[in-house]
Amino acid sequence: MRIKVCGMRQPENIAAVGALEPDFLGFIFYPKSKRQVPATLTELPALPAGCRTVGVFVDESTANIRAKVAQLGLDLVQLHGHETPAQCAELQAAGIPVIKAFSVDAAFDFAALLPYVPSCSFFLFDTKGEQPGGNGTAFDWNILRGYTLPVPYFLAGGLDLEHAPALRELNLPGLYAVDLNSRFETQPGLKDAARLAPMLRQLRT
Ligand SMILES: O=C(O)c1ccccc1NCC(=O)[C@H](O)[C@H](O)COP(=O)(O)O
Repeated sequence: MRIKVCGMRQPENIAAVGALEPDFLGFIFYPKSKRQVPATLTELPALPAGCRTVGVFVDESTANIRAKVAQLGLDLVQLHGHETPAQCAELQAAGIPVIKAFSVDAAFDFAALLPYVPSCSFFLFDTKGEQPGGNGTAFDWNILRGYTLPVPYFLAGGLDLEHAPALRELNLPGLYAVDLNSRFETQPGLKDAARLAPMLRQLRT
């Protein structure tokens, strides 16, 4: 199973988690997040070849997103706010693959995603909560059993070591990767490589 570790912000920690060879590492550029990348991080440490970098933005302008992608050499962007299909299309047209995130609850209507289908490489389904992301709680994955859209997605929201056996057994249509964040931290934005290692091992065997 492919794995994204999100909310990286400190160079030694980025290198330590990178050494575990996740498929994606996420960097949050949202001023209200405790995981916001500091302005002092002007370049990323070397990462394993297969590890793609994702910039996470919330209601940011296309110009600012493009500037950050160019500055840090990010591979994809994850849009975690109220971004429109037109903004996703603008970024994709600029050669930046888009992951559009959606907050999910029992009433979520997947038909609302149809306008995003042509302009997104991936979706990300996260738990609806007080914050746009990083709420640390899981949603009922069964809601994804009826997913029929052609866009592959990341599953996010409070994923923890205890979920590993169930995630391994998941056979959901469109599931592309899982996203790990606050449940693997010693403090916001500082990942615990010693807890991530067994999670990655369990998800990959
Ligand atoms: O994590 C944040 O602080 C955050 C804040 C604002 C927008 C997005 C954010 N995180 C993006 C992610 O992809 C998280 O990994 C995802 O929300 C799941 O987080 P968690 O519930 O803590 O596992």
